[in-house]
Amino acid sequence: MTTSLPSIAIVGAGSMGGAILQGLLDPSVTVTGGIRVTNRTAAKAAAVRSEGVESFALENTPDANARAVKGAKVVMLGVKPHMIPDTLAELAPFLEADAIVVSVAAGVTTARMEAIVDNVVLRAMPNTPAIVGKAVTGLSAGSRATDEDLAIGRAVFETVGTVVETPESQIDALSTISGSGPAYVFLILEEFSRTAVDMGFTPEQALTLVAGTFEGSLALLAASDSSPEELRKKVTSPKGTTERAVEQLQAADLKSIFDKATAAALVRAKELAAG
Ligand SMILES: NC(=O)C1=CN([C@@H]2O[C@H](COP(=O)(O)OP(=O)(O)OC[C@H]3O[C@@H](n4cnc5c(N)ncnc54)[C@H](OP(=O)(O)O)[C@@H]3O)[C@@H](O)[C@H]2O)C=CC1
Ligand SMILES: O=C(O)[C@@H]1CCC=N1
Repeated sequence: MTTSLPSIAIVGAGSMGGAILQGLLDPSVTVTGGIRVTNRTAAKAAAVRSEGVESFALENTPDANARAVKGAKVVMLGVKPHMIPDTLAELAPFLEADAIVVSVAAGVTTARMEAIVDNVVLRAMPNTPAIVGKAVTGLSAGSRATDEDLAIGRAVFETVGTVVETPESQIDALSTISGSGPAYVFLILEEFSRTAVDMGFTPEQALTLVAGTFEGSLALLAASDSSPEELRKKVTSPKGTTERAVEQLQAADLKSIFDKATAAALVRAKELAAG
């Protein structure tokens, strides 16, 4: 499948903005009018410069952000949440009237951004598997966005994976699941691997066992019509070994641990929204 996108500027092409940039550079994607990206430091700008990407650093091009957004139909904000209001205010005089502003920042609401610019604003919450084209991205429309604007936003994020459209009232919640989620997964991999090492496996063997088990289980889930619960039960032979292990895991009340973790992330999103 090929994707055609209009000109794009990424203001703040760090971990997340840089991952989306990788998606835009896929041979199946054509960006008419070019891609311009900015960062603060020259080192970061150099790291994301490639054929078809004009990459500016504020360090040596003070008007980099203004130059990047001129002529851009999509302006993605990839800076830290606390920087969004000032960055947007700085960009406001240079944005094209029909530019769609898409923020990936945690917490910062479209209402807050719409108070700074007259443009259409969208909010997106991708995750780092974008780097390998396997992101899950939440996407929400601001009050001025049409279905066509949302479709453009969707097309941008589909270059790096799957898009889930959601009302903005749900996007902070989505962030606590899939935005932060890769960190939870890696933490589980870390701790489970430490257990394998304590049982005598080398760190390399431990990671092969643990990561391979995750990968295989997810592939099995994708290939089957069964739910995670049904697949778990197929591993858990009555009176067998797994049953004993799962009893221990259930005693730790994993659900309540995930409830607490996501609730804490949600509180932080509200703090970021308040500025
Ligand atoms: N990391 C993640 O998993 C996710 C992050 N997000 C959101 O993405 C945003 C960025 O996070 P992340 O990518 O992790 O952070 P990074 O620090 O990796 O990226 C931020 C980038 O912004 C650049 N920058 C700083 N100031 C300016 C400026 N004034 N103009 C242009 N560029 C600037 C930085 O450049 P330099 O390094 O040269 O200073 C840096 O490359 C956040 O708002 C976060 O909420 C959303 C989903 C997931
Ligand atoms: O931790 C953060 O604030 C960002 C948003 C979701 C993932 N990383």
